[in-house]
Amino acid sequence: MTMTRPNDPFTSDIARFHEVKGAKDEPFAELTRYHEVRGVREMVESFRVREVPSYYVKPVNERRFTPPSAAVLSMEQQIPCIDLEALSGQELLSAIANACRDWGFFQVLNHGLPSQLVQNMAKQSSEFFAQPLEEKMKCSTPARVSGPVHFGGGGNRDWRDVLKLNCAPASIVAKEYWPQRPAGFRDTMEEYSSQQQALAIRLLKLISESLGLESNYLVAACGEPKVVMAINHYPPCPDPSLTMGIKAHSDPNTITMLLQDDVGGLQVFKEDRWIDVRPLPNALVINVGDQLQCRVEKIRAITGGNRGSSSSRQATSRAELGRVEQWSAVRSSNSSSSRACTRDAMGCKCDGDRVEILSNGKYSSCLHRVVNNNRQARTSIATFFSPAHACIIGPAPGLVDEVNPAIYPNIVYADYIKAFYTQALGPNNKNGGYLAGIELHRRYNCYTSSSSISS
Ligand SMILES: O=C(O)CCC(=O)C(=O)O
Ligand SMILES: [Fe+2]
Repeated sequence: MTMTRPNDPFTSDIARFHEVKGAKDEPFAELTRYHEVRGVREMVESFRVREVPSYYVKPVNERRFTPPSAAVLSMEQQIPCIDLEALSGQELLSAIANACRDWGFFQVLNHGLPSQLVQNMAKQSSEFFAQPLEEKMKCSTPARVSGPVHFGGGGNRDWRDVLKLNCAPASIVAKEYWPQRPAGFRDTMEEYSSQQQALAIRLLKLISESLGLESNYLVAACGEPKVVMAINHYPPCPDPSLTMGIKAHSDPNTITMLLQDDVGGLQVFKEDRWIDVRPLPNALVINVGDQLQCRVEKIRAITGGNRGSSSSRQATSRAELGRVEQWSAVRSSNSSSSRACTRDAMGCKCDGDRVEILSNGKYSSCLHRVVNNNRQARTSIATFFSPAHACIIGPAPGLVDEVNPAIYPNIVYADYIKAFYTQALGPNNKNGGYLAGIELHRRYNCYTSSSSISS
């Protein structure tokens, strides 16, 4: 097991905790608790951290500059930017269709959110994280991560703090725990969240139409949606080459809307390149969520199964074959080393196979990550719009015919999310780890990726 280095700021804390609890075999257990409860910013400030504690050092293949996960950084390419006022009718639908199909990511301008509201939201969000720990911890609820409000360090030992708030449906919202400071923040968040929900619905209608579906199709398919807001805060990091703000992932939900400040750090993966999503004034970043990425068809095509037979679906790459072989290894082995290997291959390196199931493979979600910097803190506000957990998600019947058979099975969204998060805990997770993913495979014959976000 990895040990803390002697100069880790946590070493004395750890020694003390061990004396008290005799937990000598779990050097990271208390660090995990510290990270979850207090977060990165508190650690950096109270221990005057000048180098990255080993707890936050990413495995080499997940670091920013390590191929293949680093691949080539592209300075020239940019995700599409769509002006919702300048375009209309078929022109707007085509722009949305191209962006969702080719990128899974785009920025929108003239999205209709009042600029004063957006500015207040951005300003008060960074002010929230600059407050003393006691103030931030008022937003902790007993159930922490699964609760309606959560403040703490981000998952996966990422160099990130987060304030997560359930925003809908009303039954999972606890406004009494929403921050009261800075002054006015609670009201701002309430207004911002309802404006974001309206925008999500507007975008889902446009996306439905761009698929040739009835305007309300995707909204109705999500049932009573679950909406979660995650305010991410990335403190400056002494050595960003060793850490990640958020490790590579794709979002598991339907659609995500992100407000980022002008610092930068978000990158999307396309054709073997990590591309910076450059902050644009007054823009929101939109990304298509996984909505499920069941690869049953490709697995069957590769392994000789016969359901679905379009030649394009059978044209699988060597890389995909490798992943399926690794997946088979997961199913046939309980050793943690083979699980770790599989997680890396499926969770961090694969591109081009993240497909939203409702669109029956027409639109793709996209791997993205956030890199840290050593100059200034970055704050971003993500709104995740998800189907109701009880929803059964499957390819839209309007997109399925003899030429385009359904390429994904129907699945209960709650099952997907459960597997998604238990997988995200990693190979050392004692509460199930990849077993949940295997269970999903057994029940639905599909697999999922791992990730790090709250939704
Ligand atoms: O902070 C960002 O730019 C992205 C955050 C993100 O990907 C997430 O919360 O899922
Ligand atoms: Fe994300």
